[in-house]
Amino acid sequence: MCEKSSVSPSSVPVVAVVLAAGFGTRFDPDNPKQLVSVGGKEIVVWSIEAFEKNPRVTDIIVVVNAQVGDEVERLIDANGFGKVRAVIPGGAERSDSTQNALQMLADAGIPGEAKVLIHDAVRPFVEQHSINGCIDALDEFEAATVAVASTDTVLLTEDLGDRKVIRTVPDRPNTFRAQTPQAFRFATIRKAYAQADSDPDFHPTDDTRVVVDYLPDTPVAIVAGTETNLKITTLADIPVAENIAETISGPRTREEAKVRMHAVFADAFKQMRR
Ligand SMILES: Nc1ccn([C@@H]2O[C@H](COP(=O)(O)OP(=O)(O)OP(=O)(O)O)[C@@H](O)[C@H]2O)c(=O)n1
Ligand SMILES: C[C@](O)(CO)[C@H](O)COP(=O)(O)O
Repeated sequence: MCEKSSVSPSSVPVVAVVLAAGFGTRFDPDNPKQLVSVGGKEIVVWSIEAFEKNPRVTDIIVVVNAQVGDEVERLIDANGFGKVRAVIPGGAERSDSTQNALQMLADAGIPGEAKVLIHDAVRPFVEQHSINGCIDALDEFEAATVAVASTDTVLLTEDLGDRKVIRTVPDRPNTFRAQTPQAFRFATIRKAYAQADSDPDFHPTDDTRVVVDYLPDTPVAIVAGTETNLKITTLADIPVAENIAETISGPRTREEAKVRMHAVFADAFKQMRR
């Protein structure tokens, strides 16, 4: 764990928080997607590995739930991920898991200028240029997020009775889909969450919204993401992920990939028949 230190910019801690405490309700609650293998490697291993192999990342915190915690710890040991300083329990919502990690970092005394990168464990194919883009962006901004420009026109809606109706249509060049990592100076994200805690009805689906809503004068920079930085959300994402993994790792036997995919789907159908 990072020691309390007087840091110069070059030695400021760069801490990756890998969020793996979700319950996969849109996937298969009985087959945690964090532990599913694509390209022969568990999804959570892909994600932790991306930060382990980045020389600028100094520490990693992994956030888990009771269902996956033991296996994640085994995988961390088996893969020799030496930068992982702690595996801690998450919370009911994604933002609770983030806050558990932030509290742990505060208890460990990391400096306010530390760079914290918060990443979905189920985005296994995050690229090094996105991680480095976040680290660099924090030299100029207090917050930044990986995102991809929308190729569709985005519609912002509101409720009219039981229907959604369009409220505004933003100009296409100003529309992006958020990805992760989402990066912050430690003091900034802590301050934003401290202010957000006053609203029990605030349920953000990412971390940048906490800064946007509660620190409106703090710009959040966009860092280039990629279409392959896929968030694995439903079973339908597995074949796509297998193809991406094959592109990255090189062709595995098509038969192997087919067998693996059938196993995932067979397990899911078995659960559905219960
Ligand atoms: N309480 C939570 C909820 C989500 N996450 C993590 O946040 C990332 C994005 O969440 P999502 O894809 O929604 O995962 P789940 O919450 O598991 O999925 P679902 O919403 O379908 O239950 C995942 O890596 C997930 O493990 C987390 O650490 N703690
Ligand atoms: C953080 C995120 O990946 C940005 O797109 C997304 O909001 C996570 O949403 P989820 O419902 O927790 O998967």
